[in-house]
Amino acid sequence: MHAIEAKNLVKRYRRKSGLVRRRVREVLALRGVTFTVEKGEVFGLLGPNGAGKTTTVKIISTILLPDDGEARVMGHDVVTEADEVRKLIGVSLSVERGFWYVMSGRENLTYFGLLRGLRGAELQQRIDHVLKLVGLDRVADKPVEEYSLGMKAKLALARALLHDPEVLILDEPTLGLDPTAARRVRELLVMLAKEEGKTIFITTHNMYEAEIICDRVAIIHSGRIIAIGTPHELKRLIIGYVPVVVVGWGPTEAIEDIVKTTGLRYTIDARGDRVRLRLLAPSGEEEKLLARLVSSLVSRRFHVIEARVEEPSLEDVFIKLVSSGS
Ligand SMILES: Nc1ncnc2c1ncn2[C@@H]1O[C@H](COP(=O)(O)OP(=O)(O)OP(=O)(O)O)[C@@H](O)[C@H]1O
Repeated sequence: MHAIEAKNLVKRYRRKSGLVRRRVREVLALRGVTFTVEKGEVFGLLGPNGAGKTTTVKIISTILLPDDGEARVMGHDVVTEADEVRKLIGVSLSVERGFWYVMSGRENLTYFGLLRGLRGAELQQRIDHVLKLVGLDRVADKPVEEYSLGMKAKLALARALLHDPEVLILDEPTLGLDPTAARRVRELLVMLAKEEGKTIFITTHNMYEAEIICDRVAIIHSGRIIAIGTPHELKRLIIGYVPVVVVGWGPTEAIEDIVKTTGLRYTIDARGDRVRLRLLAPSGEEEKLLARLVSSLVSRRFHVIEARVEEPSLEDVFIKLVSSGS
């Protein structure tokens, strides 16, 4: 039996628009999503904004009904056996929402524990255990409004763990955290899987995160799973290619014009006034290509700040599978 099994999940949203003439537009958020997660595994659903990650999480957490397909947690159907599924899962959809800010971490956990049906000594024991597990025992009596985002992320994990669920389902568990807090949360997740035997399903748009903590990763794009495997297996999809990166500022069109002539796969991200190009060069040609790119870009008044050859990562798998170029 799989810990989680999703088969051909389809989900449509209806979106209303127009003030005078009301129109209803349909968004196909999931177009037949299929995957399995094994017991004790850290499994990552990786994809860009709007790919369908949260929708998938909500369906397997029994929060949202699928329009088609089916999903099971520990063999129980998320639609027809939702109560059973809820006993088996600990869910966190946001690292900071849903807490009572004037109450302490401990009081919040007491409140959520009571809602879960835990009582008395058993509840106190569970609270002490999860606070220690996530490393919040020393600040447990401080009001949550005094917690950093990293501490709230740990409290969200503690809340999800209260009833000792077999499966943890976490939507973007490190979103917005600084690198140190994010690292601490990632270490916690790996510890929960390896030492406590939990099955952990996370969504992330952070390729680095998926690569370092997940046993297996599914890449989702426009509501479809486009690749699935261990990070190592996925990286085999880009054997023969080496990523080169150019960062700078100047007209994005200049980069686009030049890069298109190479016929290679690439992505261009513009953040603030900085532009970052990542391009998959055939191995052996990366240095020559990088030198050629830099000189063409400089001649088009693009100011190059950094240019380097990098180690292949899951980002390159993503570029290979969904980006422009050939
Ligand atoms: N309640 C809703 N009503 C209408 N459309 C929605 C709703 N929720 C999500 N969508 C749309 O469904 C698609 C998938 O959204 P979803 O939130 O599952 O993606 P995501 O991968 O979690 O993205 P993000 O990282 O931005 O949260 C997107 O096009 C989104 O705009």
